[in-house]
Amino acid sequence: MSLLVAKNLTKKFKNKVAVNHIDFQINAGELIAFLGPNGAGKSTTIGMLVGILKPDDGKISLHGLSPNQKNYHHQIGIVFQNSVLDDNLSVQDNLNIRAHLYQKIDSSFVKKIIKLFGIDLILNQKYKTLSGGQKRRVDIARALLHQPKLLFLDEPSSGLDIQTRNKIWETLNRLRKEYGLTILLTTHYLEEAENADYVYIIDRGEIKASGDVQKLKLKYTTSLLTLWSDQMDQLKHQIHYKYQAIDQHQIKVNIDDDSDAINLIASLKPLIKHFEYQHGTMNDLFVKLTGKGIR
Ligand SMILES: Nc1ncnc2c1ncn2[C@@H]1O[C@H](COP(=O)(O)OP(=O)(O)OP(=O)(O)O)[C@@H](O)[C@H]1O
Repeated sequence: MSLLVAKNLTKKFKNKVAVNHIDFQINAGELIAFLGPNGAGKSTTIGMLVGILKPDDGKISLHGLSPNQKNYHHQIGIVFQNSVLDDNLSVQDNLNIRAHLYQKIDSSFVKKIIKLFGIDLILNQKYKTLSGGQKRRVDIARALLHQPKLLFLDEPSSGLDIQTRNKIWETLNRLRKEYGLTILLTTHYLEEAENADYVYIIDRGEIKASGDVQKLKLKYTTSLLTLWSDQMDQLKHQIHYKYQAIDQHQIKVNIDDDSDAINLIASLKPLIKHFEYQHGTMNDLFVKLTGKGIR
């Protein structure tokens, strides 16, 4: 079921078209990723979705509500790239100020969020004294206090180490499971987009492709089957795919489909000593669609 629908969304800054007539939808409970390089238009899109930027054209609807309606804002939580919390206040005070903006706050849910994000031990610490990972956990917890349906995360992982990233995702995935939280994230991190249910690949303000990550990879990338053999001449003779001979014992074969790989290995079994199979990566996909790597 679609939670948010955006149609023909467009934003210009003077003559620069930052977001160019894009359409997308976010289904309830899904993790959606907007993947794109610097300047692709990801933050501008989020800005319009959270109501801080006015689109030049297009329409946004969250269950029939638009971003200029108060009820829209009760249903969303936002974590911006740069924190908006008060450096000189404690974590607790920052959370209280936010909570007071809402008429109804479920205090048992707030307690749960504080516990889940592991910030119960730093509640009295000033925000500015926290580490990068602690700050990010507090930012996300603050955005969730009113139990929104949809959480926007604009580059939530930039600058965080892998352990902190994993810990944050563990908690977010738990909330998705227990409360059906829907998440839209923008990211440069290919691994992060890889975990999404649905990905929009954005470049120069346009959606270059969208879909299920695995299906996109299958459609736009080729996998690589590396074979090692002592009978290379015979082996080459039997391969009808594009290949590259690495040395006299090793060959790399381009394969479109897993079942082709299985059939090829089965038919060449007596000639193969060893093999390795690698699927196309998100980076291959990105290069294919935009002509450049993501990083
Ligand atoms: N306030 C603004 N005034 C003028 N141009 C802007 C403004 N905000 C964004 N832009 C331009 O719009 C384009 C899209 O920028 P945006 O910040 O949305 O990209 P992004 O995909 O979020 O990039 P990043 O990953 O670096 O955050 C860029 O060319 C940027 O320079």
